[in-house]
Amino acid sequence: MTEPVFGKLALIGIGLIGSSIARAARAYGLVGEIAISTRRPETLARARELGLGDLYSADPAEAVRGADCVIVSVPVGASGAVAEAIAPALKPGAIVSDVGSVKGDVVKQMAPFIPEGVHFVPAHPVAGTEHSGPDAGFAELFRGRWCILTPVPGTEEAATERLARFWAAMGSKVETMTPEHHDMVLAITSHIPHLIAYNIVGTAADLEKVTESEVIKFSAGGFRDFTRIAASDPTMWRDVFLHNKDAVLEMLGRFIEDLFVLQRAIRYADGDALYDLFARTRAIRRSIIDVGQDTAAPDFGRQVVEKVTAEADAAAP
Ligand SMILES: NC(=O)C1=CN([C@@H]2O[C@H](COP(=O)(O)OP(=O)(O)OC[C@H]3O[C@@H](n4cnc5c(N)ncnc54)[C@H](O)[C@@H]3O)[C@@H](O)[C@H]2O)C=CC1
Ligand SMILES: O=C(O)C(=O)Cc1ccc(O)cc1
Repeated sequence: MTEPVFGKLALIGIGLIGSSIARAARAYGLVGEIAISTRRPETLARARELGLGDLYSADPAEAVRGADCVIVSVPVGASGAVAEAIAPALKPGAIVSDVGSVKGDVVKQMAPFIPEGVHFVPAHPVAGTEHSGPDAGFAELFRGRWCILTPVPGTEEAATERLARFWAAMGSKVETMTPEHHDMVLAITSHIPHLIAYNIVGTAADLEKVTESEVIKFSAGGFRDFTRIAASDPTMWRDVFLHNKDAVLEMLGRFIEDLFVLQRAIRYADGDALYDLFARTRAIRRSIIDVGQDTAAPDFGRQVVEKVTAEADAAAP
């Protein structure tokens, strides 16, 4: 057991991530009490059945009253509305955070509603599964995974440090960066991979003949891995693409250019080009495994973003 980091923790949204926080905070003794609010009465009732908190309310403002830390764990498109609803009830000195997969747009949505004297420290645990809802969470979800904090300029360091301590106590490795940088790194390492998975499964499903039996029959191959990712929550991922539009379109442009290069190599039987790429990507996978996947994946993303930024700078007049 670690020392409690917060007296009262309020969780708004109690799906995969919110319920994992509730379970971890409880299991590791990180908070005095947990208040839970979520939009749908059935979900709130299920959270109560699972014993995820101490207080339950359909009204998010009631849940956050007196809380030392509030963590908003809803689809990113709903962040602004939640911030507006809880703002009048926030305790001076409280920390308000979130877990959204997008940071720039979430800051834009939430920051205008955060009252003076309340600390806003956005966060993104880079940990999850394709499952959703309060039953899907588990206390160990964040162990050994990155949690990225993107404090806005002027945030008191003590507030960021306190939230970092909370995530570290749940087993996360914590790093701080700007929201813009976060969105570029995650566009290539998480958002585009999900888009590719949704697309390939969609394409295969459209080939009607194949769908009837062969997709299922032969899906032991790489396609099966894509179907896991493509089973991820549709609302959550719709919101990710709508709210990280610029970074995703930038990285998608790069991806499509590189795909055309591969198409050409196949058409003209350029085996060397194919072999060189495949050898390079195999080395990347092996370095990720050697270092430990969670350490290397953001580093790889960072290298890509640095390359893109340097190229854009060089091309600028
Ligand atoms: N699923 C994943 O693997 C990961 C998700 N995230 C982020 O975490 C956030 C939550 O995702 P999950 O927990 O996976 O989703 P989920 O679908 O399991 O849970 C979402 C929760 O938000 C509630 N909700 C939806 N709209 C609401 C509103 N307007 N007001 C109050 N509650 C509302 C739902 O009832 C549900 O309790 C998202 O922003 C997502 O980008 C971050 C890391 C990983
Ligand atoms: O299930 C998977 O493979 C994931 O990639 C989980 C995930 C989804 C969204 C995030 O913002 C972070 C992690």
